[in-house]
Amino acid sequence: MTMKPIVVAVVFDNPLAQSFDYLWNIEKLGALPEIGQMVEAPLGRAMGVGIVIKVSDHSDYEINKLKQIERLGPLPPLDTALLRLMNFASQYYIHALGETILPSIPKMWKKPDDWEKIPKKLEAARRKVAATSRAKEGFISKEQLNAEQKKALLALVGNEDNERQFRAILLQGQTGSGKTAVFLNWLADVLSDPQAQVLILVPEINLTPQLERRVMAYFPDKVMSVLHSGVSENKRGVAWFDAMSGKAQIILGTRLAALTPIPNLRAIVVDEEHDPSYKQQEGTRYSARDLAIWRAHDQAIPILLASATPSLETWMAAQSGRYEYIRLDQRAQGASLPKVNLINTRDPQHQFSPGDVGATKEKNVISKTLFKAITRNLAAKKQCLILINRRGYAPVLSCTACNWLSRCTHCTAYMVLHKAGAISKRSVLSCHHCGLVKNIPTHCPECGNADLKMLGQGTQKIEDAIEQMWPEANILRVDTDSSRSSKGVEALFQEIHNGNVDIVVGTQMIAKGHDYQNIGLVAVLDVDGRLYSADFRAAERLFAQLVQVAGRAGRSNTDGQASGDIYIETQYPEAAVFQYLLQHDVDGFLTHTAQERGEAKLPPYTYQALVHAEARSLDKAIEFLSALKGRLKDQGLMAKDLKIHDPVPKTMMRVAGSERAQLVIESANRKILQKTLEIIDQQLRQESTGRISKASRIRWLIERDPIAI
Ligand SMILES: Nc1ncnc2c1ncn2[C@@H]1O[C@H](COP(=O)(O)OP(=O)(O)OP(=O)(O)O)[C@@H](O)[C@H]1O
Ligand SMILES: [Zn+2]
Repeated sequence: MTMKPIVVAVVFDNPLAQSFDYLWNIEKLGALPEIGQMVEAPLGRAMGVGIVIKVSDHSDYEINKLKQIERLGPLPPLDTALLRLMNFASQYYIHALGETILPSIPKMWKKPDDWEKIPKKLEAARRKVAATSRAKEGFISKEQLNAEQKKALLALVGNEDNERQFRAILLQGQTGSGKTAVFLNWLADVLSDPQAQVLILVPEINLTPQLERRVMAYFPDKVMSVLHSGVSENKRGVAWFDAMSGKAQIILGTRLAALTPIPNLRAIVVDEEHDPSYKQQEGTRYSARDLAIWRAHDQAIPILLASATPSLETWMAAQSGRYEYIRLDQRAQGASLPKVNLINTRDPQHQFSPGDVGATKEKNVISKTLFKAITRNLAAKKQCLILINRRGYAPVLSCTACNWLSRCTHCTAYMVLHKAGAISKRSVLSCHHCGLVKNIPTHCPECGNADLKMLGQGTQKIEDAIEQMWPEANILRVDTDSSRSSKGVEALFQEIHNGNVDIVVGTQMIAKGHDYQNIGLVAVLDVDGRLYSADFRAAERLFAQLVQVAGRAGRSNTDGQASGDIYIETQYPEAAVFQYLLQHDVDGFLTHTAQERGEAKLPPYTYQALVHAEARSLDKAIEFLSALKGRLKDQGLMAKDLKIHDPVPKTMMRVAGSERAQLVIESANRKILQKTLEIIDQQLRQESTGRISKASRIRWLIERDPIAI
């Protein structure tokens, strides 16, 4: 009797929808195959690292022509719950299974040449970890929680009935209301089971060190895995392995951590759940928050979504009772919310006149009203935070004679002027989209005129102006440029916390999550561009950001003083965003936004997807999408529940030399949308190599639930 062959199906990190069959030789490999096992196998002319997704005794191909699995990876198999999540992500986001799973595994595990060295690496990493200190930073015990927090905790903590059930809970709390203290106490309860593991997601790398320290203060004896792109490859490899092997009880990270294998997962927290950084913008374009919710549902565990400004989707789910709803309406340290001041920049009373105290030669960099407010705040020994969402000195250089503008030759964007010391030792023009850097021309490249003018303002220019206005003040600029050139962004934040800085000028990096204790004034400059943007989510985002940044002011109430101010310079103080902000009325703003979306039939009242097309020329990309739309129409797919818009150029039409268009597909019915996307994917794949069409060389991609249209 001949033995039946063992055939395994393996997926690799490539856009091919199908898997590959291999023979499994038990003698050679020394083990039985398991689903989720990492293997090395011949792929084309080279070797590839893949994951076994199926084990059987037959193949659709000729068995004796199948190649053999070469080697086993030094990892236990990925657990079945994780594989279910990967399968879901791959289907929902229309991305091949292999290119969904493999990028989520740290590189350290995907280099077969190094597989033998792995045990040594793990050992070395263990020796290092022991040395970290564990301060009691920000520990608030159950007993120290205020009444409102205690009530929230009580509502969160599971009972015998719902402990092993899916629960989605929105914790909506004012900035500084002590949400973190509530959810860490909740997790302490979950983690009293020494087997249990919990996952905490944060939107930004910058916020992890602070939360990391706070988590450590709560759980000094537990192993924590920190996973984000700022952690070195080897460290991340070890942390990921600790999560997978159940050793780490706390897994803390940014969106990529949502795909970590966590066999004993018992609870998930998504902090600042509204944050757009949870959406992955390349590869499998998943939303880490949405995947986390799916995962909680699949594993029958609770998930807590925390925010001061919940996303409309989450807020509506809580309003309708689909999610549990817990609120914190007071600030934890007794302070009230900062006062909102709108400065109408069209009103001359706010502007400097020549000869005014504080007037600089650069007119109107900031208004006179703001100048006075900052002066008062400095005199009161409080710190100021100035938010301007643009790094560099000036967003564009122009010629006063012929109107030449510093356009990037590869992108639909202007090259930004950076003064010396920002991204280079010299002053340069730089494109923030493709990275092109050029010398600053001394004469206009078009007409030769020597009188070139800088238009607009960025962080560097504000920093300059502030230095002139308050020569005695310590000023710190925080943006991606300054965080790269100094000791890293953590050191910059530490300077602020230590009180060594009087005025901070920064981009949105400074706006979020940080628990500063001595900010008396927050100023927001140049927001108007974001009020009337083509993106229907722009107002929602701006509102969330303003609430967040306002929330950095007046957090502690040690001196019994009023709790800080936020000043916003705008030409449109009457805009809804500002009017609701004036009242700190998050629910009012969301109600208003929900109504607008409902009327316009936009998400969350409908579901959207995009087909992206990228080509050498825009015409070709549009043509490709038009043909696709035509075909769908001919096939009778444009049912009454499905809307396929006409293809349009993207807002950023040209990036790094390619031109880009998109097709928006919409339906109020998720299933119909999903079905349609699957059909599109199948059809496009038939005529493509990977995701590049054979005939026209168009690169295409399907994106589900886009967050920018
Ligand atoms: N019960 C409490 N008593 C005293 N201080 C508290 C209490 N709870 C929280 N705090 C402190 O109040 C500050 C704000 O708390 P926390 O950071 O948890 O708020 P948050 O709601 O997460 O804030 P944000 O959304 O603004 O980031 C922290 O410094 C925290 O240590
Ligand atoms: Zn460019």
